[in-house]
Amino acid sequence: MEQKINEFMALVESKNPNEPEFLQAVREFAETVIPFISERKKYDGKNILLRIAEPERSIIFRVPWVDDKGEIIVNRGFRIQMNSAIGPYKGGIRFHHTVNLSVLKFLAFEQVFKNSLTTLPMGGGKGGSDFDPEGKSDGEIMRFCQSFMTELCRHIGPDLDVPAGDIGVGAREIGYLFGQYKRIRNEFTGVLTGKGLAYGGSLIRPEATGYGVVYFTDQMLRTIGHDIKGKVVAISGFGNVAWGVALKVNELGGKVVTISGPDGYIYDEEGISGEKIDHMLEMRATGDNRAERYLEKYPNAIFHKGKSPWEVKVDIAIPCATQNELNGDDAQKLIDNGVLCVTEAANMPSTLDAIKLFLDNKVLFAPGKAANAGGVAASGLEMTQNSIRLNWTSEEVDLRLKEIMIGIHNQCKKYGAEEDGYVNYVKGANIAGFVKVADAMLAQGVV
Ligand SMILES: NC(=O)C1=CN([C@@H]2O[C@H](COP(=O)(O)OP(=O)(O)OC[C@H]3O[C@@H](n4cnc5c(N)ncnc54)[C@H](OP(=O)(O)O)[C@@H]3O)[C@@H](O)[C@H]2O)C=CC1
Ligand SMILES: N=C(CCC(=O)O)C(=O)O
Repeated sequence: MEQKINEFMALVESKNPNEPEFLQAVREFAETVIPFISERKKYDGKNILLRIAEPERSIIFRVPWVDDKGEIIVNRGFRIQMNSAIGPYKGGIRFHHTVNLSVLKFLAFEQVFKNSLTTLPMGGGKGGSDFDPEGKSDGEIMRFCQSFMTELCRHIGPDLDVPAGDIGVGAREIGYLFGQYKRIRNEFTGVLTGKGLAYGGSLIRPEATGYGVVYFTDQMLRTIGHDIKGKVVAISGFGNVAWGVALKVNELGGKVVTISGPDGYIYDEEGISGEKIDHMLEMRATGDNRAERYLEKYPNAIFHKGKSPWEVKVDIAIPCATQNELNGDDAQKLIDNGVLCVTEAANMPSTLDAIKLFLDNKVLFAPGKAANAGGVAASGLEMTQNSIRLNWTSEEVDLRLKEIMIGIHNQCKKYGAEEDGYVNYVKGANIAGFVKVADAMLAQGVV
């Protein structure tokens, strides 16, 4: 079996050189799904995984715009339309200087199976740009979004490809993107999700990713007789996802004690509420993303310069920032400190070494494609509301979101339960996400 996996990865690597993030995501998936495929005639010998690992379409385009000084800037835009077997492409847009083809292909690949797990009719895609919103004025953000959408609008639509937010793309950016789309295409549709409530957005969508992460974490803890109440939680970043996680952890009686930025992490023994993260988001909006500034308003906290929050003794660790932010050394520190549960809120925040350590030590470990699916699930619910031209209450959306997360958890248990009772959620999520996509691809022929 290892030979089969290595042969497959050698072929994918030969077709996608110098794309480490994409190859990492494919390897993590192949190591669990190739054994599953090999045992089932229905899937074996059909090159389904080879087809899935090849985007249906990769669109790369120029994004020229003018900054406040009148200088012409050129960025690169992307939209990876990975797989539409079970629905229109669906996935976020990321604006960050670290964005490149490899990063967006890994995100689009993960999105295929994440969206499948939600059971909603959504294929997988992802897009973005190497544009860095940090420190840009509102006018510069708007002009960039308008130029980006001037090209992207040729390739998306409510029944074709429905983008949303991700790193660097929040409500403001979605508004500017939507306005330009509507102006050029002269149609008002649910072509984007994460829209404002005034023009077709859904209640709970801003909080949904973080809420869903905590719902999934609570479900995992219940399998070992625990719950969130009284637990101490370390999180990273302080963006939209971290904010939603902090809100729900505090609501369910847990205590968040860390956030982090590019300069280091904050430890706050008194606990970090959603409101405290709100304050940090306001500061970040001014272009200052230093976590240390937390001390200006909350001086009893401690700032650890250049360190990561994974050195803190906690019950639960929830990486909320970005890919590969939690490595093998971080994982070992968490394990040595007795961590009960690690839930990926970010996309692929753990390295393969870290994942192996968590699984080998029987730590409850939830991969992002399962645990952070609440964001895209709420996007799917926004699309439903747009289709029926009705708005649900926040209670109705939250209830549907929680039901979806419990359903994902149950699917992971079905395919990931091991003889000793431990649940390998990586295996469970990958196989559960694969089955629906593979069945649809088989039915639709070699396309
Ligand atoms: N938004 C959504 O609906 C969903 C998002 N996700 C994932 O969650 C994670 C966070 O997204 P979101 O909260 O929306 O994004 P935000 O832009 O709101 O916040 C991102 C946070 O991560 C930090 N960060 C980003 N890139 C890096 C980096 N390269 N190194 C260190 N820190 C970094 C940011 O700090 P800085 O100021 O330095 O950039 C910020 O604190 C991402 O992995 C995203 O893909 C998953 C599911 C849904
Ligand atoms: N950025 C997102 C949300 C995508 C969406 O809501 O379409 C993700 O699932 O990674």
